[in-house]
Amino acid sequence: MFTALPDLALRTLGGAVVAASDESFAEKESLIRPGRPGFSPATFGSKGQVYDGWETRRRREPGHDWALVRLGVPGVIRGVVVDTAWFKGNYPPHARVAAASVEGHPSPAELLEAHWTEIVPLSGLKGDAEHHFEVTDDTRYTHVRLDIHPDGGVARLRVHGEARPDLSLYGGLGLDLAALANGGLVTDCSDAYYSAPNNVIAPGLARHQAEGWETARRRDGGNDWLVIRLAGRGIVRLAEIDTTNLLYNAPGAVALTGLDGEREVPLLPRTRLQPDTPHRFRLACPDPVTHVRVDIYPDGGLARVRLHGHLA
Ligand SMILES: NC(=O)NC(NC(N)=O)C(=O)[O-]
Repeated sequence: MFTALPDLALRTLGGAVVAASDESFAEKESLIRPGRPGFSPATFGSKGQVYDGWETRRRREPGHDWALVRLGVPGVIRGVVVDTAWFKGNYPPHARVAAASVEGHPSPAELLEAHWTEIVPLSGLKGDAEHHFEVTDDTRYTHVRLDIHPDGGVARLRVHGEARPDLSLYGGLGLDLAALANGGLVTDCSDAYYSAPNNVIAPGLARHQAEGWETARRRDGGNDWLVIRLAGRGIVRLAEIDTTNLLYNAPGAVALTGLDGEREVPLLPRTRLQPDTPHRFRLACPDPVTHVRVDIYPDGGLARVRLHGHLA
């Protein structure tokens, strides 16, 4: 399921809708906003009904509308979701998605001139529906382009994939080996009942509980855990374990174990946690690892996990 992979276009990961052919009815920035699109019926502003999405005017000349999106982190795209939630009499009947790889800091005009590869062919859309398109292309892309034919409204564009940032910039420097922005990824977890485990390696602070990882209450005597594949094989020197916003459901304790092939390397023994607290622990283990398992006891969740260190 490609939707379990992070949305590389998400605003909170640094994505941006850099240009659009038109946004007369509703702003292009909504395309990459986190969270489910909302709707309040019969809410009319001076431009018409208010929609939580990108909505262009009714075209009176040939052509079609488009929006250009810069991914928050470059990466390999595994699937795209075009969500027309709440757009019923005004959804575009067809859409197409293309992607480009443009290094540096291109302007919208330079992006329009870039070489675009079609990753989702022109496809029929329905109103008020999520359309899932799997992508089989191993190219690392930096931008996507959504074409809608001929016009209308799209609530959200999700671009799920594997982050492939340029880590050569960090040569000789320390970095957060867990960070999604550096290429870290949660590859497995015991439970994600309330919110997704990849949230713990997202940029910035969690504004509320749902922006972290939260599990259901455990009743079997076991404990919850997740595994982070690091940005690369590296030595972790400082762990930040943040329980912010988890007031009555913070785990009682945490332990960290490094994984390197078959080898398990203890990084942090079972250590008490406080609710709603950003904890920092220096780690003494000098061994490089590729993955880190985070065990929480017994359940609850975490707002953020940072694993600062060096690539080996
Ligand atoms: N934002 C709008 O008002 N859009 C449309 N109209 C309604 N009522 O939703 C339309 O496409 O004309």
